[in-house]
Amino acid sequence: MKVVMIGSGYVGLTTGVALSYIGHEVSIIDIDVKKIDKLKNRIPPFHEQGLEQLLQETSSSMSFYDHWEGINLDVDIIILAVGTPSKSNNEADLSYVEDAARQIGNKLTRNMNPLIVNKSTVPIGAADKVKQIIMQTCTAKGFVSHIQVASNPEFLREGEALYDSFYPDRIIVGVDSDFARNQLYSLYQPILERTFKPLSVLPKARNATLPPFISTSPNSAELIKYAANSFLAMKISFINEFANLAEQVGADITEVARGIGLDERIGTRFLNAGIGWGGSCFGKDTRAIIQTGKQYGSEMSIVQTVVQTNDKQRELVVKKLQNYLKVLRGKTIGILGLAFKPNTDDIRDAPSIDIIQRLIDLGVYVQVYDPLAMEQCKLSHPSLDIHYTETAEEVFNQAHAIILVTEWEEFRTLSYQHLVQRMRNNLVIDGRNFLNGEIITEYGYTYSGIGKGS
Ligand SMILES: NC(=O)c1ccc[n+]([C@@H]2O[C@H](COP(=O)([O-])OP(=O)(O)OC[C@H]3O[C@@H](n4cnc5c(N)ncnc54)[C@H](O)[C@@H]3O)[C@@H](O)[C@H]2O)c1
Ligand SMILES: O=c1ccn([C@@H]2O[C@H](COP(=O)(O)OP(=O)(O)O[C@H]3O[C@H](CO)[C@@H](O)[C@H](O)[C@H]3O)[C@@H](O)[C@H]2O)c(=O)[nH]1
Repeated sequence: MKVVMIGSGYVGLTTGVALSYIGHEVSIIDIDVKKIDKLKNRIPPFHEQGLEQLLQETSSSMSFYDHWEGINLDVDIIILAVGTPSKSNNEADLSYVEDAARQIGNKLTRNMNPLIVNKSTVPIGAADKVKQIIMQTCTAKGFVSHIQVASNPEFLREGEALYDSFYPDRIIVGVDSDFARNQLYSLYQPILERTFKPLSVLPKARNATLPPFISTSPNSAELIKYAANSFLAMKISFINEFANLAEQVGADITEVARGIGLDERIGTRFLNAGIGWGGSCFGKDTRAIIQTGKQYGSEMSIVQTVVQTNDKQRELVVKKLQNYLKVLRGKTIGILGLAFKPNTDDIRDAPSIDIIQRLIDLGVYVQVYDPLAMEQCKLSHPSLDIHYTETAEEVFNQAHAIILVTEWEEFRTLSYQHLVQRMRNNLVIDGRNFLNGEIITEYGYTYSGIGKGS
């Protein structure tokens, strides 16, 4: 099939590369000229496992455009994967989706009939809105468009975006017709039936079960996305709330999480207590669905609590520091990790930024190391008054405490027994329960995890 992807971000690019790998001819358009320049040279604009290799492998079936004039919309499917960030009132900002819809309308001619597929996370009714914009733009040009718009929410995780694109748990399509459903089945057929050539750059499928293809109404599909993210965020806020209690009552939250997670109805995943969830999606999507609830007089009180619990969780490590060190002004604190989670350079809504800002406000000298996200941090937070170190080890120099914020694998194997000698005080706050507290204590540190009261 011929496919146009609008947006070359985490979703658009990884999905585009995957579709190209399974045999489609994919054109990607993005208004970010720098991104497209890189992509034309097969350089990934962000870090994602396997992306660089796959960009090379798919070079004959992928093309990139930085302006709408050059792109041909006489294709089978056009996918929208533009951003839907939070507006100042926490609603989802649909302006990028609407602009893209207008641009599609401007370029369509009478004889073109691609299926429009919305992959961006959007509030309920956005598929209808996109359809309305395209039809109005066509009408203004003098013809009636019979365009159809489907919703196809995306569930990939950053850091594992390509794996998730090839081995999704399910594919949800919100459609109004058999035509739309069949087009989307054909688009994903090699993934649904797992008939594509296995990829050397990705781990093997962790599950032998093929992904189900679920077709729903567009409104249900749009709501599924918000419900999924809210539920996952809820699991984390839930375990964090219990972690804080565990610390008070002398229990260990990792034991509690395992104990409840082995009940299949609960499940072991997404029960890692820590400094709270971050990233480009959970925060904006939970806040957006709370706003949608308000518009319908349907209060999303559980989701509201999930967000509040998470906001408090980000302050927890600073409180811990105050408990141990008392006055923070004039102290040096080392931060291990900036990315909102490992294996990505993304720092959108990363807990690290809130924690660092709070420390700076309290008069702390902050030194930071992250294997991938430092450049991104310098670009998006140029005024953040911190010292970036060249190695993880330097973060320990003269530090009164270390906070482990992101569980990068390389932080597990640092030479902790030697690094303690570089510090002025021996405190390690493990914001991800990532290190072995017993061993760290044997090396002479004071170790504090999250929810480790026993
Ligand atoms: N990042 C994720 O892990 C993830 C996962 C699932 C769903 N989503 C959702 O997918 C959507 C995209 O997320 P993302 O993280 O890929 O965003 P992103 O910000 O990384 O990428 C969006 C891209 O769209 C481009 N763009 C904006 N307007 C355009 C236009 N009119 N024409 C062409 N390009 C345009 C931007 O320049 C940008 O490169 C969001 O709605 C998000 O909530 C994201
Ligand atoms: O047990 C856990 C699991 C995750 N996290 C944190 O939760 C955040 C989000 O993690 P994750 O969900 O792995 O990353 P994302 O890439 O943001 O993916 C989420 O958001 C995407 C965008 O909507 C969805 O597509 C994915 O399904 C959904 O998992 C990160 O800060 C993690 O550190 C925890 O604190 N404890």
